[in-house]
Amino acid sequence: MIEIFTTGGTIDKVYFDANSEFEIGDSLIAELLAESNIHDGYTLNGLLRKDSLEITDGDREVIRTAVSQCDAERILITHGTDTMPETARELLSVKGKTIVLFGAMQPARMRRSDAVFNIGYAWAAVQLLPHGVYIAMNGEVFEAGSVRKNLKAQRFERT
Ligand SMILES: NC(=O)C[C@H](N)C(=O)O
Repeated sequence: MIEIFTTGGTIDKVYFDANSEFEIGDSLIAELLAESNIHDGYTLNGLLRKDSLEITDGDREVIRTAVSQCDAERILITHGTDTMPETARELLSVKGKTIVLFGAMQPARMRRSDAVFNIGYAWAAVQLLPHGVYIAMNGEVFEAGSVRKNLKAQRFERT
């Protein structure tokens, strides 16, 4: 059983025309998995609905507690990309689990988004990787603690 925690980020953003802004909407993860005929084998748990630039130390503690207290050994976390490396590092204290964070550079609701690829990649990664904390983005697996987002290139890289 895979436990999926959602925390917000661009992957779940919705465009509100009335105020010309993006906000975090309902998570599309279950729908995206269903499109690939994945209907069970996971539980979905909405933890936060925040752009990751607004995630606080207290929020990271909420995520860490939820991850360490859940029964699952394999955990996926959707997260905004801007501070994904910080949350991944915070989770390094959780032992005995395979934890994979992922998100998207463009909202899943947009036609040209990396969301579908990224969820498929993360879904495979969380089942294949040994215990540890990882970021699965732009077709690569990065170990927590040695990864950063390159804002200009809009991709993750090793440090
Ligand atoms: N692509 C993203 O998710 C960026 C967004 N600002 C976030 O970190 O939540």
